[in-house]
Amino acid sequence: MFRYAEVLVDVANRRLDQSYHYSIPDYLSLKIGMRVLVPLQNRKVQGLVVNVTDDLPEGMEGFNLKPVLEIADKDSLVPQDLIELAHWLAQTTICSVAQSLHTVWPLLKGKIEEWIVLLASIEDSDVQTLQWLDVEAFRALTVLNRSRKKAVSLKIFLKRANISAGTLEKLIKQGWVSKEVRFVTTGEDSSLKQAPYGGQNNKVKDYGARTDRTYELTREQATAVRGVLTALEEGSSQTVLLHGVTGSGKTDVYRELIAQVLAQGGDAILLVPEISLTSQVARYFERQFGEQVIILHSGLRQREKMKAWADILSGHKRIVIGARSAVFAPLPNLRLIILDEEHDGAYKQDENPKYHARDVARKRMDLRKGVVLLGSATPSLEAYAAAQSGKIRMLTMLSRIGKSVLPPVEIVDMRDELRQGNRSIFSLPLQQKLRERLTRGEQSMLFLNRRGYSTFVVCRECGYVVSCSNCDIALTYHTQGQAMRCHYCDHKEMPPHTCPKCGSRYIRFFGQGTQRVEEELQGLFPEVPILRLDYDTTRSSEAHDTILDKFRRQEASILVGTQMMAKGLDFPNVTLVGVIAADQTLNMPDFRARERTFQLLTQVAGRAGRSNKPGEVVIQTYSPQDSAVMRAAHHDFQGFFWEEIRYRKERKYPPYTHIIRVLLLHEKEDRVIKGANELGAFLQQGMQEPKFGNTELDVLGPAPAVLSRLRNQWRWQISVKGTRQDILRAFLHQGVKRFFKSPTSSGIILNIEVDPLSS
Ligand SMILES: Nc1ncnc2c1ncn2[C@@H]1O[C@H](COP(=O)(O)OP(=O)(O)OP(=O)(O)O)[C@@H](O)[C@H]1O
Ligand SMILES: [Zn+2]
Ligand SMILES: [Zn+2]
Repeated sequence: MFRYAEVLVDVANRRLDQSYHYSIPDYLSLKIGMRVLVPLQNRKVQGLVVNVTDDLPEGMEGFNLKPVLEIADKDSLVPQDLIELAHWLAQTTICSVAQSLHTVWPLLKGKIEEWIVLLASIEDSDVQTLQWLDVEAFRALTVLNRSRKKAVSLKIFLKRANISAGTLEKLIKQGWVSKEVRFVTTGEDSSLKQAPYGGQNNKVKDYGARTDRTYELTREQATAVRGVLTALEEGSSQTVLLHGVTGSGKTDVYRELIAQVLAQGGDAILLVPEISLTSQVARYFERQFGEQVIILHSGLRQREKMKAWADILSGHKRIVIGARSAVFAPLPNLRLIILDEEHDGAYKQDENPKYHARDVARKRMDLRKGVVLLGSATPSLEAYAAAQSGKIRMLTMLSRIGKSVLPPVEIVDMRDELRQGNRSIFSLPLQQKLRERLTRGEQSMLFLNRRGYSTFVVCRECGYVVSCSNCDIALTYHTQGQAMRCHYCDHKEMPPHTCPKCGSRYIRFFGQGTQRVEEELQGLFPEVPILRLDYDTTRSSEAHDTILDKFRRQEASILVGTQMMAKGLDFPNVTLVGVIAADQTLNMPDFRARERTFQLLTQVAGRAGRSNKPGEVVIQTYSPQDSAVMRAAHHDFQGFFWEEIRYRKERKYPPYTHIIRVLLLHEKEDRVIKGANELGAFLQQGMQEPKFGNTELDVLGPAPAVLSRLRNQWRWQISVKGTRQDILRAFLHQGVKRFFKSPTSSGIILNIEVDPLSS
């Protein structure tokens, strides 16, 4: 029996978010991962046991510790490796351990309550005994007897039975009832709201899927499978990158691998970037693995989650398919975590803890000596660079399945269209190709990026985009103040009246919506059925699948959508893909804009011509010469990679540096600006210190954030760049600490993000 417990208390107050030591009374058999009730500053709070020891840490010997009061679980709730993971997560994402724990183990939300349980069976008790009770006590017992599990919380019991504390004591003493501590999960209320997608359950549904698989793996696929199996057999934790072009059959590589892992007694997680994709993928896997498959994502109700956790822990479910948060699934024999479309930004969580599923997967497999498989047709620069430098293994699949080939891509220069008098959203070549599809009875997809909520300034005649002279990032136009701003360094300029390059007066503030595209398209083809897939049309649960199923059944000829439709979809009758404006992604105020553009264009183009009918792609743009656009049009990932990696090196952007971004929020603009300036000054001063003086650090900003005002709060940001993450973190910690001691900081919310994916 251990003598001391380290307990992470679960309180909202961040200052108390830490672990405390308590003594363990003899009568409690405590284990790591159990929930307990402990005293803290004259309160009883709940917490999780994160460690048990015989000795106290140095400096604490001889302390007179308070004892743990109660245990809420019969056994460890949270496995030890997941507790370790939570600590790691808190440290690397700079957030509280409590917050991390809730992420790793989302069932902790709840409270410990005292409950009253009926011990005797009222039915069996003879009348004599019952008569002996007074009216008050008798009523109380009937209330308990009627409750379904013959138990209610103390609070409710006292209210419903309307009895005095004295009577309750009497009932306990006479052995009718007992008091016990229970953990009650909260969140049931929120379950009444509709979860975004398929939240009503996580069973795999059949939407009339395509015919069953009757094929063998191709040679490329088989080689890839063997490569990953070798990594698994080596028994050391490893990351493997599977670079396979769109339509090369990566899904079947995953399927085969999972079959092998299961056969060896292991469990697997398959992550897809968005919740909306889970049911499609799960459907495919359930055909082979049946009941062993379970879908997990944050949209599930608390009750569904609890059931899922129980099924996973008991070994009934061995394949977890889900979005980002499924990376924490507590599979007992986890051997393999697959991230499909690993380059996708959705793997990074926007809220605290701001983790990237790729990093979590790697850490989990480090702890378990398993394999992380990253799959993509357009790997992230980070992953591909790691593969190039030999840090991780890489497997490639260069050809599409069967006779299908990567579709030819035509780049249409929208400046020419203007010159020819075409002011429509659709270029003449695109209109022509759409018409061809309609006569042939084939389908088309039109893609528009909505991610770029910012407005950039472009010359419609020569395509010139105004960008920051310091940062080489497109300037963003703000209606407020009518100026253009850089979101990295806060360089400010008024938008030009004429193009600085060609003198044209066709200067335009860019930004279009899917709805407008749909309307104009309908005007062009009045009789043609069109579907739209974007945030607005998929807000209701299931709408996403419904739209895609309609399209699959060919009830519409054209699908207009945002990046939602860029990933993973496999429609054999789609032979034309049109990109309305590549510029939207290209000119996002973000150093990753080119990478995003390349990925998106390649992925979108990859939706065309996936079966025996050849496909075609049209990319409309004002920057036809841009290398990201041209490389995507030529399906040239390698060329793009080497060019981009050189650029990142020159400009000192990731993966050559790390960036930590601090977002400052306040309701009043002047307060947030003042705060940002002061934090900026503290950071600048910090750079003078000997300990940081000769390390390569850059403080960028303060500058207004891309979304300079959100939910009634003004947002400013400061970014710090540096080559070593540990130094960067220490540097920032010191600055933030000083900042919080200053009165300027009062009321300001800091939002810190390590290696943000977007600005
Ligand atoms: N060995 C095979 N023989 C015949 N068809 C196959 C084979 N493997 C996969 N397919 C089929 O090829 C199509 C493309 O496969 P899949 O969707 O897995 O590609 P992918 O590499 O994931 O593409 P993307 O990156 O675009 O999502 C699917 O319809 C799949 O059923
Ligand atoms: Zn111009
Ligand atoms: Zn700048």
